[in-house]
Amino acid sequence: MSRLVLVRHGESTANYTKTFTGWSDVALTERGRAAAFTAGQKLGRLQIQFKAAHTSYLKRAIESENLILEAIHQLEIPQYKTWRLNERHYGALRGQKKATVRQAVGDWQFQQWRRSYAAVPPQLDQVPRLRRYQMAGIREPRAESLKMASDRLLPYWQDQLAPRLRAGQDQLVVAHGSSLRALVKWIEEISDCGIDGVEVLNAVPIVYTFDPQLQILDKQVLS
Ligand SMILES: O=C(O)[C@@H](CO)OP(=O)(O)O
Repeated sequence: MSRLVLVRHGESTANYTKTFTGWSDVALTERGRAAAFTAGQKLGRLQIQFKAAHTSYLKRAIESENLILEAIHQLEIPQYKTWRLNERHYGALRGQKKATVRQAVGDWQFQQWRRSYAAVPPQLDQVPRLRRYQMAGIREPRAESLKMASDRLLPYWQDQLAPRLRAGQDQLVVAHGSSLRALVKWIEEISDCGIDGVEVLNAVPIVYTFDPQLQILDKQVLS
């Protein structure tokens, strides 16, 4: 038996201002920091001894992970960072206010870009060349659908998360709304259409218990 805990970062400054974010590296708000620590305290009641924690290259997730590990007194465990757990890339929508985009394109298109599996948001003309992605040997995408995000995330599940869970090692993943939707879709075998109704809330831990074949024995949402 093993447990996998998924947590979306606490409220970010872009969540607060209702701004499209994706790979923009925005900070947590004070409320977001407090919520991440509280998420850790809730997790603490389950007394899970994590063998490793995994997060993205984005500071809102990294900082949330640190706060959770601090709350459960497990800062000493290995912490792995990967671009594969980054948020789905919102392309040219990033930095734009959601209400402005919704007004410009209408409810249907707005919701397609946000929650459908296949819709690709408008692409960026140019992408910055950040050291973190150069070191990882990748180019930042110009935009991603949820499917594209899922395609780059699932190798991390196959190579890093699934083998550890099969070996009975409990794992913590702190990531983002849509990168976690992609993971939930895979784990729960949700259809391409069904995923548009799935939301992963800030700082609300989702706790899966698996058997050694990674069949789900239990799912708890610590809201
Ligand atoms: O902007 C984003 O990157 C995401 C997550 O905050 O927003 P949404 O929930 O609209 O997909």
